[in-house]
Amino acid sequence: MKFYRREGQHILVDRRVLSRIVRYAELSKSDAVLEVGCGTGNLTSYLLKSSGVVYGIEKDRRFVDLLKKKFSHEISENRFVLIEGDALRVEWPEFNKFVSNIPYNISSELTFRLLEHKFDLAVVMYQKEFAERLVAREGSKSYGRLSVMVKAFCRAEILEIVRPSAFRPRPKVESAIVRLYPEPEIAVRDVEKLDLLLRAAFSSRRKKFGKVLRSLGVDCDVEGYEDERPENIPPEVYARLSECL
Ligand SMILES: C[S@@+](CC[C@H](N)C(=O)[O-])C[C@H]1O[C@@H](n2cnc3c(N)ncnc32)[C@H](O)[C@@H]1O
Repeated sequence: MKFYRREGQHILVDRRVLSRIVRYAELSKSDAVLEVGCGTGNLTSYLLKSSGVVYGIEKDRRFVDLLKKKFSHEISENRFVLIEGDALRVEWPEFNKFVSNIPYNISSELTFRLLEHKFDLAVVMYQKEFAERLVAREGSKSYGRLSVMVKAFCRAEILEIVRPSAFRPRPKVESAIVRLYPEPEIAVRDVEKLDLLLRAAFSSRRKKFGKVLRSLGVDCDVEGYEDERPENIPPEVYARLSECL
């Protein structure tokens, strides 16, 4: 079968990594797992062994046909529910754990879609650089709008870096397994205002923070960060100052 890189079709074949993903997700038979991008079902097999029900969303018709054959027994028992379509468009079923080796080209949109839902735990394979942006704090070169926005919804940790040799075909980039807990790290009253502030700040990283705020008409105590660059402003300060917008 031909795999399309543009669809992020890199199949995880390293069994040790697959087992660890399941362990990180702390699965039990009472769990309902959502997996986006089931591909050839390698991860799906592991998820089915350890959870009560798996909901899979897959866009590629060829994989959907393959999955229907491979898991016909589990489908007949309603232990595997396969949804054919684009995970950014189809309605998501109710689940309490999200475990996926996702297509990297939709990482950001998919993560924010996930964060709109109620869940207990998520274990997600991302491109390494994206994972670093998710967990970054002020002062780090990976710190940006995504790092702060995500903290308004959850706490993220990188569990391990995964080499290209764990996949077929091999991606050109390294990957990282990230665990997300739905526990906000910063208190935000209005996420849209925070987003507005972050877009203004990180569209001009060389600008001093005081100037960014004045350009938005914010008249607030900037807590001594007037002359700092946006990448040095802590997430908590962005959250507080977004209330002045
Ligand atoms: C990185 S592969 C993961 C395959 C498999 N889960 C594994 O771990 O080996 C990504 C999968 O997502 C599918 N995919 C790509 N874009 C998608 C989308 N928008 N919605 C649902 N599935 C998508 C691809 O067809 C591919 O099967």
